[in-house]
Amino acid sequence: MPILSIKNLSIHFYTPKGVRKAVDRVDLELNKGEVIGIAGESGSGKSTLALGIMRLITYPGRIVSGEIYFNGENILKMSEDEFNKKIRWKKIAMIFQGSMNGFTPVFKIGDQIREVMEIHEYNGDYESRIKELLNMVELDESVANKYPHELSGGMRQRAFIAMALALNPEILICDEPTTALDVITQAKIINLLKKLKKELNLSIIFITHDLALLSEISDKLYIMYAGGIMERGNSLDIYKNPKHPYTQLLIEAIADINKDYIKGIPGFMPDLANLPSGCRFSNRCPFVMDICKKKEPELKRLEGDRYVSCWLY
Ligand SMILES: Nc1ncnc2c1ncn2[C@@H]1O[C@H](COP(=O)(O)OP(=O)(O)OP(=O)(O)O)[C@@H](O)[C@H]1O
Repeated sequence: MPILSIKNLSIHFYTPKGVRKAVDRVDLELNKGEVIGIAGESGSGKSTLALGIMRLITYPGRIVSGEIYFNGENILKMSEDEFNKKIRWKKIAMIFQGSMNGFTPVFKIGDQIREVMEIHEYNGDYESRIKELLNMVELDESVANKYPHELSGGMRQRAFIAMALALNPEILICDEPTTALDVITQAKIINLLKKLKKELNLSIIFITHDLALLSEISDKLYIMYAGGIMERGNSLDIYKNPKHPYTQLLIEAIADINKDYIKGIPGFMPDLANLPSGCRFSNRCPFVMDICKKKEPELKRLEGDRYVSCWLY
């Protein structure tokens, strides 16, 4: 049984300009000790999906349908109180975009980690746990007595990872955890997450628009576009042999960065409040056919664990 299983999840934002389908009928499975990468352009719904799993969608957004099972139990059926006591931070923790800047500047790192432990009723010795956490993320124990501004960006991100792990969660959701960091520091954070995955048998959902980065860490890949999953499967298989035209273009874009120029994907993502009636990628797809504009393709299984939503297959 997967540790996390999402079925037919839809999250909509009710805006004056219409209902934006930020997450549209998404299925996902995460197994124990596995890293899933979710990739897609900005605005494709990745963060909304992550916030949905943490039950942190706020007005004007709403989870309109679907189920999210943690170890077989539907967490969307729990009361807010029960979810907070049993799941949030204890079983599923999240590092947000820019979270390394999320420390309060006037409190020491150790005190901020302690506060999270207090709020979530950590059962054990706080001081030794904080030391253990700092060691785990390869920071010196003295960091507990430092203020956030005394640390580099990479160190702050490590400290935030330590805080996310304070209650020993089974799932860590990382939303663009390395975006603001230089490439070398990015690589070090990725190595740290790999180490933690192994040591703690942690399951990780790693969200980024950077496919090159994901190739370093993810076992499985989900390609998201305009709220929907276009392709999913084993990471290496997808890199070697992308099936969906959108995945192919995303992968070509990485190759082009190495050639010193960036080839974007021509065109724009459709308005999420006004998705096309057929395939959501049809207005940008180089292989578009008549049917693509009329009927939405299902996410179909091709072979093994490879699924593609495209009329070419
Ligand atoms: N608070 C909000 N109010 C209205 N619409 C929203 C809100 N938050 C998200 N959306 C809609 O959901 C879409 C998906 O946003 P989301 O942040 O999940 O994308 P993303 O793939 O994580 O992008 P990025 O990589 O830039 O963070 C947005 O394009 C927007 O249409």
